[in-house]
Amino acid sequence: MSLQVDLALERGDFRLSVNGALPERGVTILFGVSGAGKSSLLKAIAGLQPCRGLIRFDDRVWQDEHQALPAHRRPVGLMLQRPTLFPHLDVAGNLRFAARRSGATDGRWREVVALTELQPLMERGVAGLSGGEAQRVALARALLTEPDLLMLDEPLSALDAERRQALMAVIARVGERLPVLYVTHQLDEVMTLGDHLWWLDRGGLREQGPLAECLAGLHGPLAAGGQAAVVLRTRHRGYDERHHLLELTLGDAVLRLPAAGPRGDTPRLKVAARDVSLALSPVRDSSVLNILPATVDALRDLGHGQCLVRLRCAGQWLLARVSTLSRDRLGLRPGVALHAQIKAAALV
Ligand SMILES: Nc1ncnc2c1ncn2[C@@H]1O[C@H](COP(=O)(O)OP(=O)(O)OP(=O)(O)O)[C@@H](O)[C@H]1O
Repeated sequence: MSLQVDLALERGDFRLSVNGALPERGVTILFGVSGAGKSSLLKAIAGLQPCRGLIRFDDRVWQDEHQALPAHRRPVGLMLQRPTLFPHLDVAGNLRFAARRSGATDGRWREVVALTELQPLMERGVAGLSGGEAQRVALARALLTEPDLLMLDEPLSALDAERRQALMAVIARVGERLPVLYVTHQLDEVMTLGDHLWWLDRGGLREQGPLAECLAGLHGPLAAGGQAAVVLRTRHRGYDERHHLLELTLGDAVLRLPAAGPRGDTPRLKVAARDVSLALSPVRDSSVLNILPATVDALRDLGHGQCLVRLRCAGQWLLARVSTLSRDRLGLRPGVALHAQIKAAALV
């Protein structure tokens, strides 16, 4: 474990009480509805919001009942939702401030500026920056502090799609070295970046654990919001040039999805429960390309004639949303063996 917290605070009528631990590395998605307490939690960990209780990182105590390290002595790279940059300094000045504090090398400086594509903006005053530009400066500043823990509050919300993709890759790489606590409401960021999940609900940590496990729960955070989906870890198999289909394997089964060209990585696939249909026997005369043998693990009635089915499939979890009529017709119950069907286009 890296960060361990057992803290509590009040802000007006709101009460936050969190007991959690972050793995040594990887991106932990801090998920929760607006007002759940995400920003308050990040500020408390960073030392910007007074709180009670224990905060420790590895064997260093940042706060206990006797003492609290001031914010500037905690090795945290923090990017808040509305980043505050120094208004009297230009972009370079803002970055230099962070680099000096951490003693970042010239090499690191060049690397971060290149990753965040800030070179053309270096001489600009920060007052005139767009929301997305200011976010990139704040992200660069957080990276330049050479932190032991990186905490980002919706860091990409103002960026265009292309930059979001590029910076997600940057953040994922940072997560290979250190723990990243990452607030987002965006499903694609959850799925692309998340290794672990902290689900904050009304000031308390309702769930914490590996992302794939947490999402596959019938009462998981996305299921609660009607957007149930899982992440599958697949292996690259090949590329069908003729049909422009990427081929991946999941256990013995082959998954196919439209792709412009071959990719050599082992992609994570987001599969929404609404894109999965079920059949008791493998359908051979259907346009559906992806048919996976699976076993029903558990079911949840969602009301309004809808039902969420949790399936075990090649050692991983899959969710399917079907009507209660289909559930009854197929006789779905735990232990039933069936075939899960996923349209290739739904996997893009
Ligand atoms: N200075 C304050 N005084 C009183 N209440 C506050 C103060 N700051 C925050 N709160 C309340 O604390 C609760 C948690 O706020 P917080 O900003 O941590 O939530 P959040 O999960 O980050 O929300 P969002 O996703 O909208 O940013 C909210 O109910 C908010 O109104």
